[in-house]
Amino acid sequence: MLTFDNRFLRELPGDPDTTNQLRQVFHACWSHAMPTSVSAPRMLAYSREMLEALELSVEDITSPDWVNALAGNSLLPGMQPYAMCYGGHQFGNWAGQLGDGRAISLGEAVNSKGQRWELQLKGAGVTPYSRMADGRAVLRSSVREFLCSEAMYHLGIPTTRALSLVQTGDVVIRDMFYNGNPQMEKGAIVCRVAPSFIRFGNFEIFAMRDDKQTLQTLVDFTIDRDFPELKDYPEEERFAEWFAIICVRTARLIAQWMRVGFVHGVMNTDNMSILGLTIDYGPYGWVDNFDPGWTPNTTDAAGRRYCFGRQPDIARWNLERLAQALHCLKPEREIYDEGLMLYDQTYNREWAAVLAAKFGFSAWRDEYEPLINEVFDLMYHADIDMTEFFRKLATIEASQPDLAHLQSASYSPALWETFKPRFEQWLSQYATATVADARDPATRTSSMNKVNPRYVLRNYLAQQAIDLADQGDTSMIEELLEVLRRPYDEQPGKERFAELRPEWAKHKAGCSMLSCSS
Ligand SMILES: Nc1ncnc2c1ncn2[C@@H]1O[C@H](COP(=O)(O)OP(=O)(O)OP(=O)(O)O)[C@@H](O)[C@H]1O
Ligand SMILES: [Mg+2]
Repeated sequence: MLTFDNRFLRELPGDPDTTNQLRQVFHACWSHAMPTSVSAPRMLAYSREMLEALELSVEDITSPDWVNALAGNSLLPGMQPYAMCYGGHQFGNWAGQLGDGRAISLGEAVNSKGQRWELQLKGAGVTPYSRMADGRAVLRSSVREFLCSEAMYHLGIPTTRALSLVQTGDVVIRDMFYNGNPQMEKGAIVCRVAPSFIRFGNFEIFAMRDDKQTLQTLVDFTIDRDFPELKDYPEEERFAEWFAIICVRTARLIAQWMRVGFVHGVMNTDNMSILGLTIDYGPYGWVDNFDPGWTPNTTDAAGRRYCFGRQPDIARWNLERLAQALHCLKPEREIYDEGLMLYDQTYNREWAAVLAAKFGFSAWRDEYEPLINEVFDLMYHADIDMTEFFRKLATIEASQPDLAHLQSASYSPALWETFKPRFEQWLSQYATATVADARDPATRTSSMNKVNPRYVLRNYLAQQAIDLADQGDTSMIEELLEVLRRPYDEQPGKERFAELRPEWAKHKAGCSMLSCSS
C-alpha cells in the first residue's frame, strides 16, 4: 500500500470549479479531474525498477484494484486526482493556456525512504484543459512512452519514469497522417512517475496573465518541495541560485541527449521539466544515420526547429522564456544573465566531456576539435549509423587501425567507397591521437562502452513492438524492456536489437518520421 502526501494539491491554490468543463482557469495551479472509466483494462507491461522504487510487489500491481486504478476506473486510498494548469511556447509562439489535457495526477506517493513520487496517468480522459481533444492516448504512443522512459533511465539520463502500460479496451480515433483519414486505434494509458511534473509552462502561464501572486506561490512551493538543496541557502540568494540550478540541469540533460542520439521532437516550453528531466515522449526519435538536421516529428519537418543538432540552442531559448516569466517577480537582469551564461558554460563543458568519452580520450583537449568535426562531417555525408559507429570505434586498435572494422556502421556501400580515402586519413589521425593519449587499450574500450550504448530504442524496433502489441502480442515489449535494462552491455543472443535500421524502415511511418497524433 502506498502512502500519499499530496502537497501540490494541499499547498497550492486550486480551481474552485469542480466540473469537468473546458475553461480558462485563473489564479489556480490545478483543477479537479476524475479519470474517465474505460471498458476492459488489461495490464500489458510494468517496470520492475519502478515497482521497487515505490516499494510495491508484482502481486500488488497486477491485482484488480491496482489495474483498475492504473486504468482510471477507481482510486486507491490517498489518491486525489487533478490536472495541472500550465501554458507554453509552442514552435516559438506563445500558445496560451494548455494544461494537462489528458494527463491526470493521482497524487504524490512517499516511500519509506521519504522519496516522493508523483503518479500520473497519461490518456485517462478529458479534463478542463482538454481543449478540442478527447483526453485519450493510443496504444502506439503509449508503448513508445512506456519503453523510452525506462530505456532512458537505464541509459543514466534524467527522465520521468513509467510504472505501467495498460490497454483500455476502448478505441480512440486518430488521423495519424493528418490527411483526412481518421482510423480507429486501440487506447492505452501509461502511469508516469516523477518527483515533480512541473514544467516551464507552469510558471509562464501566471506571468503571461500578470498573476504575480500565484506565480510567487508556485515558485516558493517548487523551491521548497523540489529543490531541497536550497533549504540552507541565504534567503536573498535562493532565487538566483534556483534559476542557476535549472540552467545547469537543463544543460546536463541536453548534453546527455546528444550523447546517445536522442531527439525529443517537441521541445516546447510546456514540455520542459523544471527538474531537468526528459518529459513527454511524443514524436521523439533516435538518430540512426548521423544527421544533425534530422527531426523525427512530421509537424517539424519544414522548419526543423527541433532537429537533433539544434536541441542545445532550443533548450537555451526555452530557458530564456522561463527567465522572461520569472522576471516579473525578480527584475534583476544579472540573475538571468548569469544563469544563461552558466547554461552555455555547463553545456560546453559537458559536451566536451561527452565527446572525449565517446571517442575514448582520457580528457578533452581543444586540439581534438578538427578531428571530431571531420568525422561528424564524414558520418553525415557517408550515411553512417551513430550507435554502431561508436561501439565499433571502441575496439579499433590504435597501433594498427583497420578501417574495415567500422564498415558495419555504413548504410550505403557506394558512399562508403566514395568516402573511404577521407575515412582512412581520419582514422590514421585518430589513431595517432589515441596513441598519444597513452591510455591502456582495455581501459579505453571499456570506458567507451560505458558511454556509447550498444542498445537504444531504435525507432523501427519500437514500431515492431507496437505492431505486435496491436495484434495482442506483448512479447516484444517485454523483450525490449529487458534488453534496454543493460544498454551498455553486449548481450549474447540479443544482437538483433542492435542492428542498423533495415531498408524497409527508412521511410515507414513510425520508423523514421513520427506523427504528433498520439
Ligand atoms: N488527446 C488529447 N486530449 C486532450 N488534450 C491533449 C491531447 N493530446 C494533447 N493534449 C494537450 O495538448 C497540449 C500539448 O500536447 P503535447 O503533445 O505536448 O502533450 P502530451 O503528449 O499530451 O502530454 P505531456 O506533455 O503531458 O506528455 C497539452 O496541453 C496536452 O495535454
Ligand atoms: Mg506535452
